[in-house]
Amino acid sequence: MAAHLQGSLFDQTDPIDPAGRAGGTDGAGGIGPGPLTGVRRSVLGDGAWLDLLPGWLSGADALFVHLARTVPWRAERRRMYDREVAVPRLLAFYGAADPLPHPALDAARDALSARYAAELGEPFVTAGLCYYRDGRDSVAWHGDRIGRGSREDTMVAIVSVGEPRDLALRPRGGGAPARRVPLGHGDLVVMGGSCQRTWEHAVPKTARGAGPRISVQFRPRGVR
Ligand SMILES: O=C(O)CCC(=O)C(=O)O
Ligand SMILES: [Fe+2]
Repeated sequence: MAAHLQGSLFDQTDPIDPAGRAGGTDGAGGIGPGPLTGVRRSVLGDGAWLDLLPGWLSGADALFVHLARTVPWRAERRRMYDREVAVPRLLAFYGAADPLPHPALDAARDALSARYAAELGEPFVTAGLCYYRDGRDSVAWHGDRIGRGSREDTMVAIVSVGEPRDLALRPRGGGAPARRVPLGHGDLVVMGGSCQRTWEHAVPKTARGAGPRISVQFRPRGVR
């Protein structure tokens, strides 16, 4: 599995201990979020914005391997017109009361909740996970509009591990070209302001031989 990740299985900064785990002093095996001080905001327009911090998580490749192996991934099917089709990615969902599959994700969620408390007014509580097995897996254009996303501003914070894939964004009403943000290897992106209402996002399929990627989406209660 994930043979192409072997070369970078552990980040340079993670010493490997004799038991074969990445070392570290944070109690999570050297896997975890760094400071959020380097976050940079891009204003998209129509009240939407995007915060980006490449390489926020250290040990991202080891976290990818852990999540790929231990998360109970579900293959879902959805009705599309008169047919049932396979959802082109694997999924897992952790509600507010569910233990997350790695302590680095608790640390990430808590750090994000602290950082965005004033602007968001509530914590991030759920974690949705997507596993894109290769370039044929994708998510179609959408906003996370269940819950508050269709009528109120909210935030969705995404941590991405594994190989980079583009997160594409376009205004819901058209009129501007789609933007693309490559995400992988521990990168953080936060979609905020009106982003779920006035913009759409997608992870497009790619013909380039893309390796596997896992994204973890942290959302406030009820937002999907
Ligand atoms: O994988 C990603 O980065 C995006 C996933 C997404 O948009 C969603 O699950 O709502
Ligand atoms: Fe989404």
